Order: sequence, then C-alpha cells, then structure tokens
Amino acid sequence: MSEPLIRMRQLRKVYRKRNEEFLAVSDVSMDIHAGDMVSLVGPSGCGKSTLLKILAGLHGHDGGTLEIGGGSTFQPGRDVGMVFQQPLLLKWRTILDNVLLPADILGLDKKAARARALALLDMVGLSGFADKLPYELSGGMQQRAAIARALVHDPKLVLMDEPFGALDALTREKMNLEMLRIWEETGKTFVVVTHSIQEAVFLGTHCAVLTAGPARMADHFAIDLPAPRKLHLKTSPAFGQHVSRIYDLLGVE
Ligand SMILES: Nc1ncnc2c1ncn2[C@@H]1O[C@H](COP(=O)(O)OP(=O)(O)OP(=O)(O)O)[C@@H](O)[C@H]1O
Repeated sequence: MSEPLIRMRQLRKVYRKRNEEFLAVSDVSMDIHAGDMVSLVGPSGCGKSTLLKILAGLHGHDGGTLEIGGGSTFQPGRDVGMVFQQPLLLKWRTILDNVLLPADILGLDKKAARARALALLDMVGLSGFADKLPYELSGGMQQRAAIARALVHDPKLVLMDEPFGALDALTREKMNLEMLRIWEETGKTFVVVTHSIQEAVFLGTHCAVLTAGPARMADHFAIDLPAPRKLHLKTSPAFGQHVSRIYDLLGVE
C-alpha cells in the first residue's frame, strides 16, 4: 500500500496554563491515506477539535509523531481547507468573493481562481448565487458555499469541524449526501469531526473513536459499507453493526 498522507503515532496534546496542565489528546495513532474520508467521533470535550487543529498546523503537539504529506512537501496554509460548524462568510462580500478568499490570501492567479470558484459553486449547487450576499442564502446553502471556499485553493486535505451541527435534521441528511458526492468528485482526503455516531458511520470510509475522561483514542477502523451510500443504508444490519460497535466503545448501553 502507498505511503499514508497522514501518519500519527502516540500523538499527545497537553494544554498548559500557569501551573495547570490538561491532557486534551492522548496516544492517538492512525494512518490516513489520500482519498480517505475519516470521521472523528466522540463526546464533547474528548479532543476532536484539538486533533483537527493539530492537523491544520494551528496547534503543536507535545508527544508522539505526526508526519503529513506522504513524502512530499506539505504546507498547512496552502494544503489544508477548513470548514467550521458555522459558515463564517464575510457578510459584505458576495458568495463568489467569499469563496475566493483563500485564493486572495494565497495570492493565486485571479483569473484561474475565479474560474475554479465558479466551477466549485456549480459543483455545490450554487451556480446561480455567485453574486448574492450571504444573508440571501439559507443555512445549508451558506455551508455549501463554505465547502466551496475550503476547496478553492485545491488543498490536499479538507478538515471539517462539525460542519452540519447547526443545520436542521433533514437539511443535515441532504448535506451528508452532498458531501459524499463532493468527496467522490474531488477525490480529496477529508477528515470530519462529528458528534453524531450515525453521521460518522454514514460518511466515513474510516472512523476514529475518541473518548473523554481521560482523553484517549478508543479505536480506528474501516467502514466497509457499499458505495454509493444512500440514506436507506442507515436501516441495514451492517450499518447497525458499525453503530453498535461505536456505542460499545463509548460505553453507551
Ligand atoms: N486553548 C485551550 N486551552 C485549554 N484547554 C483547552 C483549549 N482548547 C480546548 N481545551 C480543552 O481540551 C479539551 C478538548 O477540547 P476540544 O475542543 O478539542 O474537544 P471536542 O471534542 O472538540 O469538544 P466539542 O465536541 O465539545 O467541540 C476540553 O476539555 C477543552 O476544555
């Protein structure tokens, strides 16, 4: 098998404030290969966002090893796209200009970036909305614009922190399907944090389960459900078995 895009071994993160120490992430070990869709699931406070921030280069780590790039150079600013729980669109910029923001910051060729942004807006189903302002779009549409923004500079790795947590249940299910389609079309590596065990199983080719108190990585396993995944898959015994496995790991009866 090819070298993983990300290799973590006994990764550990301690937050320090004056004399206090708080172990936020303990002994996380896993390989993530290019093209994987990895879901990170676990209870509130177990260190999911911390792990994402380490992968994004926003935080360092205190122990263990992290190798990103699979042998080639990897610059977090250039090679990572981020999606957050809220779309965080700039309200005075049009949707197109919001999507172009990373390209502007990185100083990419304007003409090529604009063409790519328009193609991405088309891919996320917002082709008629390039000139609108964020307030003219629904929450789900804004989050789709945020996904296009995360892809505009053609990153190798897309990190998503609870991307659909603020959406209603039905929109969230639709966005799950959209996201799987976008992931398949782009062929990129996605790491997605979620509180939802069902969402973790539905989206992931692999799932990492983290537990709190103490923070640790409980398991990391492949989710070998058939593609393309449709919502009815959630009623299948195989889907239920993966969900049960995560319930057991999290100690939920
Ligand atoms: N900058 C910080 N300084 C000190 N402690 C922090 C900091 N950021 C997070 N923590 C603590 O580290 C632990 C893990 O936080 P983190 O945000 O990674 O958890 P999470 O699993 O993403 O939680 P949630 O699902 O609620 O967003 C929490 O107990 C949190 O209080």
